[in-house]
Amino acid sequence: MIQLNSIKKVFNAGKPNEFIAVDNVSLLIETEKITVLRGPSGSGKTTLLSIIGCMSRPTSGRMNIFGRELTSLPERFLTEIRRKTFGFVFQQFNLIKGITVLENIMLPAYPVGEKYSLLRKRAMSLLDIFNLSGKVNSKVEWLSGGEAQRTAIARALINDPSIIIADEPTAHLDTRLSYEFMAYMKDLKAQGKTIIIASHDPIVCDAPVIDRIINIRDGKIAEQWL
Ligand SMILES: Nc1ncnc2c1ncn2[C@@H]1O[C@H](COP(=O)(O)OP(=O)(O)OP(=O)(O)O)[C@@H](O)[C@H]1O
Repeated sequence: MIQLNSIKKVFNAGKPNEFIAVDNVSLLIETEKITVLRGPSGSGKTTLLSIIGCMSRPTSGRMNIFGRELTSLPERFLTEIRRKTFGFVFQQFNLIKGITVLENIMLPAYPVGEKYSLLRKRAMSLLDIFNLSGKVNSKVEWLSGGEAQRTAIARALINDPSIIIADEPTAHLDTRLSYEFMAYMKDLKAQGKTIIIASHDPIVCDAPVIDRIINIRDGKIAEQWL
């Protein structure tokens, strides 16, 4: 269970351009389900995702993941938790140009300090699952949209995270690839992953595999349903 209690994120606090991006959000997100944060541009989805994924700290409020209170932990613990617990898929996929598909996939695992041969083996099996074996040594700039998408998902899985966070993952995908993305999410849910997606794409929001949609507006939860 991911539990958010009165989470608030204020940018430029105390300045004339002070802005409340997340306003007093309290939420329970169930594990092994797919939850979608839906809201218009600027509603605070990315900010909330980055707090849940321990990439940024809330200005106030508390967050508890798998029974562990995280908001008060020092940065070095948060970094560790972020690496082991979360896999991230970004809107632009954020693949690193100039290095290969294999190197991109292994990248998030380097700080964990695992033996290179074991890591490479795991990366190769992910490449196999995502039908990218033929692209191991290709530079990512030469990948098609679908290959880049699958590389981004494989990279998110390299540390075997229990929670996958995807921020507008279909924003740059055509209809076919967007449905394909949701099919991958369905498989990952079946494997017991918890998936949180920020999106306003109907292909994501109307997918039968979605367990819950949380509507966000002006940094607040507008309504939610199962
Ligand atoms: N570092 C920052 N400093 C100041 N304001 C910020 C900062 N980051 C985000 N914001 C503001 O907070 C609001 C919420 O941004 P956020 O990126 O969370 O929205 P979003 O719902 O994800 O939007 P989109 O769908 O366009 O990605 C926006 O108005 C944004 O300009």
